[in-house]
Amino acid sequence: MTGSHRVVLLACGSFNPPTNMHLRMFEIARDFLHRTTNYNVVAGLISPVHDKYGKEGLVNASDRIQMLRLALNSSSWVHVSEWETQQDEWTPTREAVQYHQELVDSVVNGNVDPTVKRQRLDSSTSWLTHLAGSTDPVSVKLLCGADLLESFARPGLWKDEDIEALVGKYGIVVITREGSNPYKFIYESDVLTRHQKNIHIVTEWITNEVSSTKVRRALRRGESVKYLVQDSVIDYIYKNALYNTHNK
Ligand SMILES: Nc1ncnc2c1ncn2[C@@H]1O[C@H](COP(=O)(O)OP(=O)(O)OP(=O)(O)O)[C@@H](O)[C@H]1O
Ligand SMILES: O=C(O)c1ccc[n+]([C@@H]2O[C@H](COP(=O)([O-])O)[C@@H](O)[C@H]2O)c1
Repeated sequence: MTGSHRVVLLACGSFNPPTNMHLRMFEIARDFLHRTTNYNVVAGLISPVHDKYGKEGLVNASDRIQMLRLALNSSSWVHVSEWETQQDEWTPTREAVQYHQELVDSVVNGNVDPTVKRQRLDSSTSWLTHLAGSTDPVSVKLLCGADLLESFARPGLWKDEDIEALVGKYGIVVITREGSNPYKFIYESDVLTRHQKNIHIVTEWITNEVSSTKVRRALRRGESVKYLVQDSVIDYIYKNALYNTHNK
């Protein structure tokens, strides 16, 4: 692709458990960006949140990572990033995006300070080696559903300067969700309107309201989640008695 700009899509969330929609988000976003922009999406990354995020019912990061690995077996270009889970504390999303941008920069441009580079290249990061073949810049952009974008307005949840950096410096790709209206949401926010060019709204016409909450509920009740979640993930959940499945 000539004149294209390389992009890595990074999705942050609980993935508790990973659903098929989490995987599909990446496909929809990549298709859309290839059709409507000169972005060449070269990799996708899923960054599960730290255990200390403390959300009710959050299973251990090690289990969420295992489930993501199994789910991503069917993807040739989306990978798990364990970095957030390896920190001592929960990491704000802006810092997670910044870390991955610096990681990519260290490989593409070799211009990051040596300590940072050493820490970063320790983890198994096969997807990075693909990027090293060229010095064309790579931007890391946050990939999320419209509910995450709309959570920017929840009082006290996000720092203003982090929102500014996420939309101003990095950019966001937002997948619409039933009941959300990201266009209206952007219109109502001065900062989002100012950086509108950096916010790509991807309309998912084939609406699919699977969520991890609904999957956990179904599992708890002994109901089938087949075709909502990868079979290998379902097997893992039952084998490890996650989400109260041991009662079944
Ligand atoms: N059905 C969906 N459509 C669009 N985006 C989605 C969908 N499900 C999840 N996402 C997005 O995936 C990312 C990670 O999501 P998260 O782990 O919070 O999943 P979730 O299914 O919303 O979880 P929970 O129900 O536990 O809150 C978020 O950006 C979220 O908006
Ligand atoms: O950076 C922040 O200030 C911030 C505030 C709230 C949530 N987040 C991130 O948003 C994601 C939300 O995931 P979830 O499962 O609660 O929908 C998760 O990755 C959090 O780390 C981030």
